[in-house]
Amino acid sequence: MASATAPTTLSLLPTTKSSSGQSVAPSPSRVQLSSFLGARPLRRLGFAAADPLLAVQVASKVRSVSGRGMRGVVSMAKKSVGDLSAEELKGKKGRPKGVTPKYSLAPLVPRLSELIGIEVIKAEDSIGPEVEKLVASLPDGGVLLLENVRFYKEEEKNDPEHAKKLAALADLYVNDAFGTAHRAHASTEGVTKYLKPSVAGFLLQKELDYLVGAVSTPKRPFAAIVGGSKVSSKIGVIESLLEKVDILLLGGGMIFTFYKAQGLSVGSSLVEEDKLELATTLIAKAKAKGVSLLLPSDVVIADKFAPDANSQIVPASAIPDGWMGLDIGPDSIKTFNDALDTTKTVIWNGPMGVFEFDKFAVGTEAIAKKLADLSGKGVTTIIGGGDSVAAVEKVGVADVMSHISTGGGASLELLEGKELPGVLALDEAVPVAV
Ligand SMILES: Nc1ncnc2c1ncn2[C@@H]1O[C@H](COP(=O)(O)OP(=O)(O)O)[C@@H](O)[C@H]1O
Ligand SMILES: O=C(OP(=O)(O)O)[C@H](O)COP(=O)(O)O
Repeated sequence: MASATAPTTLSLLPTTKSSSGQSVAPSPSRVQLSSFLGARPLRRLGFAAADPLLAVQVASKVRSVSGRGMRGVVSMAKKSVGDLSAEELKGKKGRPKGVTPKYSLAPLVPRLSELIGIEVIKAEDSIGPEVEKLVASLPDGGVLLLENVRFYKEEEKNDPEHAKKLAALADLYVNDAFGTAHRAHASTEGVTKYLKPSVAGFLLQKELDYLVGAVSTPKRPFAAIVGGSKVSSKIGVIESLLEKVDILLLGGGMIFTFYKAQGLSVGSSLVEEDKLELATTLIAKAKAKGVSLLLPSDVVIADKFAPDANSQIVPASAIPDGWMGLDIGPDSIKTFNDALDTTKTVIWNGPMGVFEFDKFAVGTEAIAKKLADLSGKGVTTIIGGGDSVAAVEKVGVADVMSHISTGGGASLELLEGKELPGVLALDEAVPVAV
């Protein structure tokens, strides 16, 4: 049900510059939105998943689905990434079971109105007669934010009848919800069957430019920094990145599984006993591929898992019994920094230590600062979602990075080489090997 005035064909986006001005390899898996926007008056119509979803009316109506919190909304409305802090977004996403007031999107309205400069109207529901009335009376340039679509169980089930009801509210579909693009839900995948055209928004496009484009054809040397708690949750990413990177730096809780696999004592550090063999295989794979795999040479250890634990710095080979490694040490930071100095592209996923405790945040913060420094020197810096984003925001250097992903799970799946159903469902989207 595309409007009569909307273009009937879509062109692949010939992006060579990101919105931050840096050159990135274009990702071929999304279509151009700007061809719809042109100079026509916009009416914006939104519905929401766990995050607010914004729909844009063009001539008749375009629906935009915004990603994690309002970055996407602002990206959509102003064609640039907004700066709403993680703090302001807290609690806005969720996995509600039925109508759950604490997951209502109502609290977003004042800030959303301020950010896009339009008084946003909020619907009490995401489908139904009341919403239809509001849609019908929405003026050009108006914005209607629908209630959290996850209040309906049919959303996550990708129920076709439910998707039809959502689709009936608009004529075109713009998905800018990268954070939920790995979910085949009614508002991400289902609606695309009933709304033509269905295209990628600016935020989604930028995510793909970096997480697919810049990673598949990187400026070299290309380094990946992978941290976080467990190797088990990052196996896919590490294996996939080993095919592409020149340097792989490992930190976080996962390193102790690697140490133990190499015969070192790790005290009471986090270890996944069933992944020791895997760690050995990954080390061998890196060697076979000529990837320089660096494990921290020293660690900060603690006598308990607590912010006020006693701590000391020891070589990775000298962790005493009863102590646990909670951060990378100063020698490791130096070695990592030296390696990063040689790079042209860096992707980072997962903290170097328990950065939630100030005492053990030094390694993670040092990496954040280093990447900020490199960004200023023209290195392409990509921060995968999740805790690494929180760390970068904590240090206050988020603005200078080339790209900060708005999706934790979605960015991991993309980096693992998986196809995202929310992207594949879009017109002219084609599978892209990462
Ligand atoms: N040495 C460590 N021991 C235990 N937990 C760690 C260690 N280093 C990092 N972590 C924890 O890992 C968590 C993040 O892991 P993960 O969820 O895998 O990363 P991300 O969210 O970036 O994908 C953080 O809560 C952090 O405290
Ligand atoms: O915030 C989100 O993802 P993230 O926590 O992986 O960044 C999305 O809303 C996806 O949430 P879901 O994992 O409940 O589908």
